Amino acid sequence: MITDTPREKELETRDELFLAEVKDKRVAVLLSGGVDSSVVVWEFARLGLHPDCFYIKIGPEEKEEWDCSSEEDLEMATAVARKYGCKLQVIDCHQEYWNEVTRYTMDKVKAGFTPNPDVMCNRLIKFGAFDEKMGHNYDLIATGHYAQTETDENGDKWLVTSPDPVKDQTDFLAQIESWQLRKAIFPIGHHIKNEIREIAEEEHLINAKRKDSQGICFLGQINYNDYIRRYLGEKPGDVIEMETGKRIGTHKGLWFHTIGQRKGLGFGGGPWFVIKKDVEKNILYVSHGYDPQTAYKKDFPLQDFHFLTREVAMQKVTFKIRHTPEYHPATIEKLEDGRWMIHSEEAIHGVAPGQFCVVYDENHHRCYGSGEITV
Ligand SMILES: Nc1ncnc2c1ncn2[C@@H]1O[C@H](COP(=O)(O)OP(=O)(O)OP(=O)(O)O)[C@@H](O)[C@H]1O
Repeated sequence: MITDTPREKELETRDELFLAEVKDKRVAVLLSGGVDSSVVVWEFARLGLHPDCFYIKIGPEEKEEWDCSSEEDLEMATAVARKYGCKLQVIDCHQEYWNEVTRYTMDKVKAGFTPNPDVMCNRLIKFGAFDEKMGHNYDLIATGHYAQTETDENGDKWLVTSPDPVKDQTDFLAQIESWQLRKAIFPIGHHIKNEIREIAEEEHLINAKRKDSQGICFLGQINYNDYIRRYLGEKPGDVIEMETGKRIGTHKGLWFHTIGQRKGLGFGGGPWFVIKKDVEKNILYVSHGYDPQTAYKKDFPLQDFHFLTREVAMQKVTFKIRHTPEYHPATIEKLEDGRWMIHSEEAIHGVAPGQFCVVYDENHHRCYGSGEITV
């Protein structure tokens, strides 16, 4: 007798839930040409569904060499949509990206903060500008993010982490509006990356062997420093050793550096860590050593905390300040001025103002939301 493995049973139950969620709904799939969103289309097609697919176009300002990877993406997306009998349309969000995400990024870096364009791209573009242009015609917007959702007994929808700790992307979704979360579905979020690759290979998807996209979404091959240099240029200033006040070199612009940074500083006699930026005086402060205490923090405040579903009385939580697999345990306290204070159990390296601190429940299951680290 053939019996299903627990994983197979789990996937069957998941299929039933998925079908119930999408049945009779108008679904738009955001298809990037990458393997994850291609498998999203397969998830629908194998259940006999053929949703409309959309490729969002966000090229650089002028036609130049930056553009080649997006042409390839569009070709792949076209081939995948065709394979599964879905329509594919290109939606141009170029202007919105450069107006909104780029403006946010440049404003933050100019003020000495460490922004996260990927986080804002989800809110402003994939679930924002796209919704205004096309998504409003649909009940649900499906993406290939590694994230899940669950609905509680009150009908509230929560963002839930994915079983693949390395790929989990709930942190990138931690600024989306609650109406955007209600519309979002993540059909591959219960899978680990290897399962997606296996499906893609079995299905002979054109992009099965393609490398994962890296760095800032939509910017393709552009290096982050080039992106910033293009808008803000260079602004050289002194680099000073925090402990001694000694000038040890010159930086090309504070915006090329982030607190906690070690690599790419280019001074001899290292290792050096970026500890502080003085934007007014244009000074970069660094510390020397393999693990300087100045590079760590346990307590730090968050401003403009954004709750994904609804406000929660948070106390014992876990959090992330970077896209890493670890969730740090902490307590969190609401301050009188409306900010929230993180008290981390362990000291955290490279806590930089401007970064989003993403907060989860104690078991890092539900993502509550995120706030911007402030000083
Ligand atoms: N240019 C695009 N057009 C349409 N949807 C996009 C585009 N870029 C990203 N997305 C959507 O956002 C999701 C997450 O994007 P991300 O940049 O993290 O890609 P990824 O993890 O490499 O996934 P994929 O393999 O699908 O590209 C994608 O799975 C896709 O649904």
